[in-house]
Amino acid sequence: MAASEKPKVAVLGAGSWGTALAALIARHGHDTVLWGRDPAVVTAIADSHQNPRYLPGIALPEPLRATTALPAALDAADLVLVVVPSHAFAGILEALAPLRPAHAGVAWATKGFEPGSGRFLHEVASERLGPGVPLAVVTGPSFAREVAQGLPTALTVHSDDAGFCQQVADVLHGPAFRAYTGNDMRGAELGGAMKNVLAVATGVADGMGLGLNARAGLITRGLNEMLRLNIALGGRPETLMGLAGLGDLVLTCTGDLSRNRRLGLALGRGASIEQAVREIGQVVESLQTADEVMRLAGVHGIELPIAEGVRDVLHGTVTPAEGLARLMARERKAEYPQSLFC
Ligand SMILES: NC(=O)C1=CN([C@@H]2O[C@H](COP(=O)(O)OP(=O)(O)OC[C@H]3O[C@@H](n4cnc5c(N)ncnc54)[C@H](OP(=O)(O)O)[C@@H]3O)[C@@H](O)[C@H]2O)C=CC1
Ligand SMILES: O=C(CO)COP(=O)(O)O
Repeated sequence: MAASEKPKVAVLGAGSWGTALAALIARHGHDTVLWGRDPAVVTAIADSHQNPRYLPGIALPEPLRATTALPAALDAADLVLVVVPSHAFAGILEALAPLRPAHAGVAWATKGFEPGSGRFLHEVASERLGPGVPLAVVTGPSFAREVAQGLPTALTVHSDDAGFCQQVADVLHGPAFRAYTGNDMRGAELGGAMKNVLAVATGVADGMGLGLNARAGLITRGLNEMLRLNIALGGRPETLMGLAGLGDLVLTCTGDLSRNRRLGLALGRGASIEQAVREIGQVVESLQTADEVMRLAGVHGIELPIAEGVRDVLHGTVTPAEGLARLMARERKAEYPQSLFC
């Protein structure tokens, strides 16, 4: 690629977020190809510039290409952006590893941990790709539908490789999209994963009609849980006070476009998990992430009462009303028993 040329981008995952990001990048003038596994979705994107399954009614840019062939998607790519759900992340990394052009770095916009192990996705990526491959995580408050509609959005890109971080941010940054940068992959990934669990908690509270005070209390004490786990895992507190933490927490806990919040709303109103998940019809990351957050909390000996309540409600071992009673019965204590910032 000549220095003056725009990087060619391969986006892997043609769900709502992969499609929205591919459309954004194509609108910025990059040669962009979107890989998806469903031929019907790929054909609709290629032929009618729409993704009727995941972003109905939104016109996608005509130059955006789509394919079901992974080798074709990765051919001559300068940058790879993975946007599949966390349960599919390791498999996609495995598949792309032998096909990746040697100079192409790999970023992802997936939010979650590796299901079953609780490993960070950057740990999975570096294991599957081997040493020396530039890696970055893209995260922050961003509903796919709004990005696809061109509404203003701010996100953050974190990487240990400053040059790759800038490259990813350059590709995303544009007239309606601000891309910030940072170098705390742990904090950024933890924030994006854990806010999904906390969004279920506020959804449940709102579904039960507990009021606005309860919602604000849950968001704030949820942020406290994020900060405590983040410190134990080696992330930096300021990362969680920014777009990757507080920003995404507020969006997902209050915005009804959130699938995790909608799951909580349905449970709080008395629906069964099966019914709620079926009606949402898209990925709901908290179903995996709640277990992994509690696994990590156990390993590090940290109490996370809200996340624990969500985990137990999702497993059906407590009802929303019992979960609320458990939280309200907790011992009174100092808001910050010790400073989180030193
Ligand atoms: N939507 C949003 O607003 C945002 C989402 N994210 C994150 O992005 C990630 C992707 O979510 P999102 O796009 O919203 O999810 P969607 O439910 O909209 O789409 C999921 C996509 O992943 C595909 N997929 C599922 N399993 C596999 C697999 N094993 N191999 C390959 N592809 C697979 C699905 O294909 P198929 O249709 O064939 O099942 C579908 O294209 C999640 O981690 C989410 O938290 C982050 C920020 C915003
Ligand atoms: O991550 C998101 C917004 O930043 C999307 O949230 P949901 O997965 O809950 O829809």
